[in-house]
Amino acid sequence: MFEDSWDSCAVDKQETASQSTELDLSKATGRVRSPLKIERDINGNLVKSQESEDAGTKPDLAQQSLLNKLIRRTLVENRNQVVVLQADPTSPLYSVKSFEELRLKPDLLRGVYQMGFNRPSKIQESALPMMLAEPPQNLIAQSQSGTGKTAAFSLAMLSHVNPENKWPQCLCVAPTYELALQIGQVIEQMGKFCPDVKLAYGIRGNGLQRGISLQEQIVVGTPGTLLDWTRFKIIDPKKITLFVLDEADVMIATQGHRDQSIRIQRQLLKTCQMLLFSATFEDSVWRFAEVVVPDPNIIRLKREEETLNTIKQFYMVCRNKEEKFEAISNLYGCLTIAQAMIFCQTRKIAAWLCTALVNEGHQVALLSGELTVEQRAAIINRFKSGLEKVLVTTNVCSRGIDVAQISLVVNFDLPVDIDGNADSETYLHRIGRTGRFGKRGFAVNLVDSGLLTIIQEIETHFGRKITKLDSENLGEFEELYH
Ligand SMILES: Nc1ncnc2c1ncn2[C@@H]1O[C@H](COP(=O)(O)OP(=O)(O)OP(=O)(O)O)[C@@H](O)[C@H]1O
Repeated sequence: MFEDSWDSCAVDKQETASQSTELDLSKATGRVRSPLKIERDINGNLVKSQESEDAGTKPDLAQQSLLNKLIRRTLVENRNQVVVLQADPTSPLYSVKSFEELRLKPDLLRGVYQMGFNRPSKIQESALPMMLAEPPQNLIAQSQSGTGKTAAFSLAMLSHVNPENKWPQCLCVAPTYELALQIGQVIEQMGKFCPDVKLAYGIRGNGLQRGISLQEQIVVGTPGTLLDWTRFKIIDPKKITLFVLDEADVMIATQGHRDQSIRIQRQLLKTCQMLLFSATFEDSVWRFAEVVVPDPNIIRLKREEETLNTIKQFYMVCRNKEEKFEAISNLYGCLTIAQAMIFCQTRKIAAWLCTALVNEGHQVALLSGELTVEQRAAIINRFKSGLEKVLVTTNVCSRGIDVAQISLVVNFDLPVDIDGNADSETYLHRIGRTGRFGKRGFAVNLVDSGLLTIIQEIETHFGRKITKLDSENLGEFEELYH
């Protein structure tokens, strides 16, 4: 059933020549299109654009070619990147200690090494001793996207449980079905050599009868289901000794989740250890964290540390959605070198873009809120396993997705709040889908000409430059990248 609905979207399954072709986009997409003519004013802003048979493709092709080159180079460099960064004290991946020195149990060490982790990251090195301390300590922790927070608290849960006790001892709350599944998969991988530790998923559709107590020691789920499970005595909250709240910033952005999380937390004993993780800490997140986590240790970043150096950010000015579509179409070759995510502000735009790209002969997957959770999970799995290379999505189910191969994030629309101001937190989450664990990545923002102030707001918020991607300063980009 799901496959059917997918197939209507992914019309063209042909291998795109663009993966090996740098310049000729008409060949890459398998059809000849009339090029877009673009003229710019002295500041490089678009002043005119029209269909023309004879000229005008150069800027787009040059941009595409440059990004293409940079992404390819990046993929080669990424192979050694983690080792280099883990030896650089300024990197969030740096650590002084080894996993052995963090005193993980031998079975967990085996799991960690089998996952290919050689050394802990900064957040793992600093948070794990606090999370494993006796007597237990509470923790509120912030670290950049993709720097190993999930791995850190998964290790803490696996270290914490007593496998002989056949009841839930660790409760982990995540804001979405997809994230709960993803966290569970990490726990399963890491805990591979701890056969007596069992995991249950407290997510919609995982129906359990009232009064039947769980025997699994670790439960990961979403706030609504977990709250029901405590009410129906499927979980005894008084026996929970470690409570983890992941992606707190995303949690409180979802209606009802904040209150449900607090209602779960209030049923726990005062002695229960509380951990809260977030990539951003706006005042509202901070107030929530203080309610949920009493007397905490705190690990926090400075604002300018929140964005990763490894993600290069660009923007292009477009006059309307058709021009944005044209830009994406021209960038398609770059999108498919590795994998890419394209973020749209609404489901309607995401659906429009997906259809337009498919009509153009491109293969893309669409992930948006109206799909069932099972359909969403299936699409994410296809994307994670590389069966889909380009994912068009909205904000709704995209945060926290961990796919190492994403080299490019495109903001088809810049994220804005209901007042039309820049939504910097969402921006950070979106671009954090690339540049995972030291890999280099690119973010390209397609900016409506009337919304240039939003880009400036985001630049000011994080204190980072977002460079205009323009045919006139292509040389600068190459230098910039070194
Ligand atoms: N010590 C390590 N060595 C190598 N790879 C690691 C290490 N820790 C985590 N990773 C990998 O890095 C990627 C990102 O880690 P993780 O998902 O834990 O980050 P995160 O901080 O939770 O991200 P987000 O903020 O987006 O939720 C994952 O693919 C994970 O397997």
